[in-house]
Amino acid sequence: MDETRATQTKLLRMVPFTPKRVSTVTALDSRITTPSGLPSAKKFKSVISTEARSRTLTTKLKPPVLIPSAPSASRPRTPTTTTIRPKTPTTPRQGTDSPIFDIRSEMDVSRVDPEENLVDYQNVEAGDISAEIDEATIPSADYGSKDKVLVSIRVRPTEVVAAWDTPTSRSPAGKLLKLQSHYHKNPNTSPPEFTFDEVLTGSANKPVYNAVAKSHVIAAMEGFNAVVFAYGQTASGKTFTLSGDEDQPGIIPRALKDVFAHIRRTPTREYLLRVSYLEIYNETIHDLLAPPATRLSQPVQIQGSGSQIWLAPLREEVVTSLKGAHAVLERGWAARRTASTDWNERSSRSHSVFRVVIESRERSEGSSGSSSGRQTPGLGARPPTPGGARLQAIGGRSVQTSVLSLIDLAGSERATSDKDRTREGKYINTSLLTLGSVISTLAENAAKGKTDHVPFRNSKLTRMLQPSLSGDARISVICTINPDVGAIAESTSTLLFAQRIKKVQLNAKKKEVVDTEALLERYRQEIEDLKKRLAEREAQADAPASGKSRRLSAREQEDESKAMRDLNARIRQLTNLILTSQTVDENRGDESRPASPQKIDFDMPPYQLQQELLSARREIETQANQILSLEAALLARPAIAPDAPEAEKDKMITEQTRTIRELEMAVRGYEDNLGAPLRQVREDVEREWEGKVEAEKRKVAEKEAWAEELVKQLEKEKKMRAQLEEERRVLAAFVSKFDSLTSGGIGVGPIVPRSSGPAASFNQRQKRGGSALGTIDETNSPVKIDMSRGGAEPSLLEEQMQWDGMIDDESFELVDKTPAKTRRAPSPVKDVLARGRKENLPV
Ligand SMILES: Nc1ncnc2c1ncn2[C@@H]1O[C@H](COP(=O)(O)OP(=O)(O)OP(=O)(O)O)[C@@H](O)[C@H]1O
Repeated sequence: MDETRATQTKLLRMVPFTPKRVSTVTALDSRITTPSGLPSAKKFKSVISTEARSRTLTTKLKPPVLIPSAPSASRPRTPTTTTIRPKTPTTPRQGTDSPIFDIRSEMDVSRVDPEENLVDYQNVEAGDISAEIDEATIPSADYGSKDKVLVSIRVRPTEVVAAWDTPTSRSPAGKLLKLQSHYHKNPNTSPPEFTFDEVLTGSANKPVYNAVAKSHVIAAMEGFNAVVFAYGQTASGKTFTLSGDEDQPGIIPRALKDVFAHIRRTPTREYLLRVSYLEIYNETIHDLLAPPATRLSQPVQIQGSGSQIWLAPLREEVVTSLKGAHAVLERGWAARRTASTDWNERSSRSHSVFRVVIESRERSEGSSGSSSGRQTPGLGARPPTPGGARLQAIGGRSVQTSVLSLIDLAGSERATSDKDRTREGKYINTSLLTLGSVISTLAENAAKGKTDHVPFRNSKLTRMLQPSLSGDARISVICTINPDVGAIAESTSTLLFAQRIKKVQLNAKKKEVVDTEALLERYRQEIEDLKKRLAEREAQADAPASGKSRRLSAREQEDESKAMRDLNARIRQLTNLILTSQTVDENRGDESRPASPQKIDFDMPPYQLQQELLSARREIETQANQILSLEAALLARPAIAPDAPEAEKDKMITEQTRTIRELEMAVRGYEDNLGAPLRQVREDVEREWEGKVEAEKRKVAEKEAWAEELVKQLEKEKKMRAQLEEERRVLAAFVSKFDSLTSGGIGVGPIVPRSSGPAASFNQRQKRGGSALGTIDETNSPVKIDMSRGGAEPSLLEEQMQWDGMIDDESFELVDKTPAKTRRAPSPVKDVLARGRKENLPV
């Protein structure tokens, strides 16, 4: 392999995707139909035992479950989530059978900076990791170091008479499996008899895990590649063995538990774990952890050749807790394709591969993993981190990288009436046949020292397994069989496969490499740098006190403390990603991680709030610039000449992929660290102010109503004033008329008002102040005006009319100088007026 390809290999394999918080099963592919949660009326054709049947009825549609914690009286068993496993689509899938893979057009979602996505290591429950590895259950035969495949048979329980003699319940584990003689058709030969490493019966998954997988999991933790796969006829118990159910967790959840338990009991090393989950469906590889849309549109490709193969694009999620690993497992499991077949209500229609990449390294003296004492959370300044989560050797401390692959193969099956199932069955059978012939050739080559061509490339499954089957890994195969009489042919075929694979020669070695691209060392170095910077800042902050430096302004102090908060946050972030026995222990049940996004404290003084906003804005600008420059770099990429050598193309593709990855990291950081928090802050602010605005609106409405009422009252008052003014005017006219009468204008002598008469009283009031009726004070509320008076007493206007009548009345008793003929008839008012004058009544 040339150098470029080697670099490409490294780059493509090393970068994981690390989710921020993986906790729930995401939306499933819309093209996958979800089965009903109720048990189907459809019956199995194969007969299963009462034990298996009851299990089938109670746990049929349940996903694989989290391995139960170590039993404890105080801790109730966590109920299983009821995620429903999707069925295989009934319509034929298009465009995935022979995908055209163009890496240039791909955004490899697996290439995202893990630091951006701390997972919930602190959610590890005590029970999850408290289980120590029980040394007694590790097989004494040291299978891990054997150069042969570990082959075990698991015989599913049955209700009917079994055709095979299996180890009895008194000695459940044995090595021999023999067809009962009366089922053997050829009288000239003795009934077939098979010997394997283990023959297991019953429904308990723990002994199966201990016997077939535990040693391989430990081998993987110690640096060996390890593969455990289940092979067998449909409905024989492969998925039950690998995944298990609520009562009987299978190999995968048990293996994950042992991985974390191993880390906990190995204080001398530090680890970085990444998991991926994929399926091979109809000869197309799908990333079960990718979002549904990309899962279908971007099938995973096998790249490289020989023992140097890698998969891309494939999400590898960094996990720092058992819980996080389980969440990823469940997510992938939910996306798997299953369907109801004639033999199995939830038959796996694909081969599924759950992989854990384990990187580990001796711990150095200083790498205690603890961050600075300051605990103030804050947004960390995150420089782009090219490359992915990968351990790196430093100072002679080499890094072990190993992969644990746990594979649930689809079951070989007979013809079925369903068209889609037939098509799937064809692909399944073809790939299993290829696996069979690959194993046969390998076994033969090993037995006879030959180097015959091995048809690895004939199926995706064998191509993917090529490095492992070529001796690169420790392999454990569990072949599951249905012991029913009706399944003798399939069981025999499975057992023959098992016999062949036993002969395959392995030569797995620990991989200790000095990997300059590894991330762990960058993390460590960055942590050291950050700590140094923090110490410098702290020293500077203390300096003014000693008088060596000028005193910082309030604004500078604010900036300074923010910078220190950021440094601390980054140190903690990086430290938490590296797993050690100490951190796994320390972080148990720790819920102290601040929730993102940051909550703004609105009670802060405005100046401080302004500072927060300014620094957030600065950060946004920095990230926006970063995105822009990466985009520019992407646009400015040189074109690849069509006739350029492959190596050159590969190199450019790798570079472009790296740029895209960095761009994605920046965008993701922008979104995760600024977009979402800022949105949250906006929501908080909006919520906070919504109430206040509502209260203000209510106040305004009340004031408006009050003002309206006031205007109405003023109008009324105005009218009253006009009316009173008119009355005053009339009265004045009357008085002047009266005066003119008394002054002889109508032929009588002058009328001199008495000092106490109405005219005198009017004059007095006039003199006192403007209106004869007194001043109407505008500050007086209109409501205070006594309106009742007007209705009860005659108005001044009415009075005037009376007065007019009276004055015009010729009977008015005056010193009459006019001729008698001009006099009018006597008026009744005369008396009143005379009396008024007499009594000096006010007008
Ligand atoms: N050892 C066992 N004890 C109890 N029940 C079992 C056992 N093996 C299998 N079963 C039950 O039999 C049914 C079929 O098993 P499973 O789905 O694991 O088969 P499979 O080999 O994975 O089938 P396929 O290849 O079609 O996916 C399930 O309901 C399972 O719970």
